[in-house]
Amino acid sequence: MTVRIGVIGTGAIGRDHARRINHVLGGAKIVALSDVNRASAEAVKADVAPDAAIFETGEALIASPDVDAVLVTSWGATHEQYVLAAIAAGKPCFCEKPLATTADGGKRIVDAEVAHGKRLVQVGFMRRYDAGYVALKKVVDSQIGAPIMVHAAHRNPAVPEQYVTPMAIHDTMIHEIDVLRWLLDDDYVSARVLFPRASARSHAKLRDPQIVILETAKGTIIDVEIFVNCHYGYDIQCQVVGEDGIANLPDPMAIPMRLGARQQSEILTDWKDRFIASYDVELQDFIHAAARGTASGPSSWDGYVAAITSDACVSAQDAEGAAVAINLPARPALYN
Ligand SMILES: NC(=O)c1ccc[n+]([C@@H]2O[C@H](COP(=O)([O-])OP(=O)(O)OC[C@H]3O[C@@H](n4cnc5c(N)ncnc54)[C@H](O)[C@@H]3O)[C@@H](O)[C@H]2O)c1
Ligand SMILES: O[C@H]1[C@H](O)[C@@H](O)[C@H](O)[C@@H](O)[C@H]1O
Repeated sequence: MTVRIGVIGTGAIGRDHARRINHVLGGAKIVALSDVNRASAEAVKADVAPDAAIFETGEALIASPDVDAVLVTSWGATHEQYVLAAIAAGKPCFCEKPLATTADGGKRIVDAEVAHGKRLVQVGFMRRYDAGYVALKKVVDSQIGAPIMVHAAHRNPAVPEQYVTPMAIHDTMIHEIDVLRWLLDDDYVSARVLFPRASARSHAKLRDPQIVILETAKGTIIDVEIFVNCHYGYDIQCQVVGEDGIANLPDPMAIPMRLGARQQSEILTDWKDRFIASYDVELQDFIHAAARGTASGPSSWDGYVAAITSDACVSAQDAEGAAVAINLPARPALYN
């Protein structure tokens, strides 16, 4: 079966996912596109999806009988409405992070999917599919003993002018919020945020960098440095300290060079390149499940927990270092 996929939001990642579905992966085809900026959908049609129909609204695309499954890759604040419409139509839906920009929005999606009675949603937490994180998880699960601490860093070389302090949580650190919970098989109970001296590239609405300290139910303490104007490159670090040893996330492959009287190797600068292989794996997983009329991988529940945790972290940004509690509701059986 070829899964007929419609893409809502054809900007940077929507275009890239459409390309990989039509030109890299198997079992699916892009048949529909929609974007509030129609020119963007037209350009993606011209470049990577010549057979796709263009729809005026995301809702019309979801309702089309020619669309079997949906990719939601529009701006974060618009995800909830489209995911709810896809669930109402009973169609598998891949939603880029964040699933919803508020915990209430995440709950509405979980409630709708539970009422539907079958998983339909996969959230785009692609790091769970990254070979480095998968290998790290194997070691954490079996070799270094129970995790005690995690030291992580998420550094972007620069962010656009409209990027403001809370986005460091719900746009950027949301990846660590999900992947570290998965890596440790644990849940968070509190969050604290510490701000060092603001870097010179901060501005009135962006205080950068920041350190988020999460405590888990099993007592692991995690520190995540988020530095979105670090200037030197796109750099993701993760070190797990266990009872018996320490495990590090491997850096991406780079050729070590001796050049100009220096030892050096390249550091990536664009997030698109850092996890490029994992996007292929996550979407292939989505296609396989969609062909069976369902979804697997990171779930609405994971997206909802990430939204609850981000809300707590954003509150903690204004709490002058005090801990903000993270209280999770009971997990519905659908997600066990
Ligand atoms: N998993 C990842 O690593 C990753 C990476 C980048 C972006 N993202 C997420 O993907 C989403 C899109 O990010 P991007 O970088 O592609 O942004 P973008 O601005 O390049 O593209 C978003 C597109 O959505 C369109 N759009 C906005 N509102 C819409 C609506 N209501 N209906 C239809 N189209 C609409 C815009 O016109 C734009 O073309 C964001 O939620 C972002 O957080 C995830
Ligand atoms: O949308 C992007 C993307 O999710 C990247 O992985 C992250 O590093 C950026 O901070 C964020 O803006």
